[in-house]
Amino acid sequence: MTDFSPREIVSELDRFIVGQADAKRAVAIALRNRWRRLQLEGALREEVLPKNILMIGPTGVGKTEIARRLAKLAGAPFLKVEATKFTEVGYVGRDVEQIIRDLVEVGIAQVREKKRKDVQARAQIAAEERVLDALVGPGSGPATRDSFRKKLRAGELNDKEIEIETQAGSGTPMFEIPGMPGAQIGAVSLGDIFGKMGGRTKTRRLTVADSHEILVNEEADKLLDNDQLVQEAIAVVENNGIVFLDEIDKICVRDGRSGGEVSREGVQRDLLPLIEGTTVTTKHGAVKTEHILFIASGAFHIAKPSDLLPELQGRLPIRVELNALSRDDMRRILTEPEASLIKQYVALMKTEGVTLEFSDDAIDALADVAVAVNSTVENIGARRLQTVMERVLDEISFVAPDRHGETFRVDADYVKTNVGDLAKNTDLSRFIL
Ligand SMILES: Nc1ncnc2c1ncn2[C@@H]1O[C@H](COP(=O)(O)OP(=O)(O)OP(=O)(O)O)[C@@H](O)[C@H]1O
Repeated sequence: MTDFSPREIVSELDRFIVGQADAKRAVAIALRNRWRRLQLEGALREEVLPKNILMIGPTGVGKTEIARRLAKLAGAPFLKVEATKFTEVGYVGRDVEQIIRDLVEVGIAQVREKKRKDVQARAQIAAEERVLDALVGPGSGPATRDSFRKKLRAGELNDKEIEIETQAGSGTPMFEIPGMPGAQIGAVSLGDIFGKMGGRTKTRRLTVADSHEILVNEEADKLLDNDQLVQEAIAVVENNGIVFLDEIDKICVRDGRSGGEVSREGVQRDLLPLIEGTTVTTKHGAVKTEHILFIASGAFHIAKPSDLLPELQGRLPIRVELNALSRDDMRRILTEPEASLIKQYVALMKTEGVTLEFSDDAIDALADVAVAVNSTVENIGARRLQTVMERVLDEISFVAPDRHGETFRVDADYVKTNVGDLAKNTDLSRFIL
């Protein structure tokens, strides 16, 4: 949990996302409210529920990105789900609870990752011993081991192949009994029992270098208390978890529903308890959902937020609108964010020893093409920049390995030559851009 103030949270988000000030502000307050709640004592703490957020805006303008970055900033378990997934044929009522089960898995992976770091030093030593066992045998004398250890640490044995026994992984089959979500619990705990009775291992041939991470992780896991880790993860999910529910507008009730599809209103009704607060059974234990933050999102081109079930509307009290992206936004998105597309391409080409430069008018031209294609073909927001960039840099990308040491300067003419005509031809750009 971060103790950043809303202002600091917004400025962190500014590093990655252009514009959308209202949405950033809303999520920043929501995050700070969680911190505030955790400062409270006793009963009052339980009473304070999160103010869930409804983000309204066209596709590709940063809705998911804001939520994802927020979660990262907060170190919170994060899950994105499309609400429409639950209208598919074959969907069984309580399947929405799978959202929470998946979120718990994310939480566990996150806590495990963090805890592995705490025991890293001890795990490194244990892993080293296992590599030495594989190299010179478990019974080898200390002098031999020491001399190999020196070489190992110096990286001289990196390419040497060794055979190691590793855990076969969590390949326990999961059975979901239709109509009885949670029924997979039985099958899984059997797997856990077998796991504890020695576990399945498999022998693998790997280079010393490739084995390193696997062995360190395995040794770290041995040092961790799994039950405690799971309890901690569940607490983190309950207090910090963030669920991003995309396409919520598509489960608004409209006429002319096709056969076989699960009623949209039904899905809203199923989602309601999760958002209002319920207890979901997972194979790791019960998880309370009332303090999980839900960020719902949709374009609401046809349906309106008022078409949602009133109870659901009430549970999404904070409404923020995200704006469609202007040409200037596109320009800024190309250059300003910390890992902007331009920075990514420049870095990628550098790995080939090629210097890639963009003139200012090239950035203008790229933004122009993106806006033009978005308006003629389909508005996919900032995602359009990716297809345009890929097309413009296609040739350079292809020849880069043969052009070590050279500099490529992309200017407006280069952009126009590579995508100009394409962008004017709606039929063609529908397929290519
Ligand atoms: N305002 C922005 N600033 C920087 N990058 C952006 C912005 N808007 C979109 N992007 C980039 O465009 C891509 C798509 O954005 P995002 O996933 O946030 O779309 P979205 O608004 O959630 O749309 P959808 O509802 O279709 O998922 C991401 O790679 C994101 O980084």
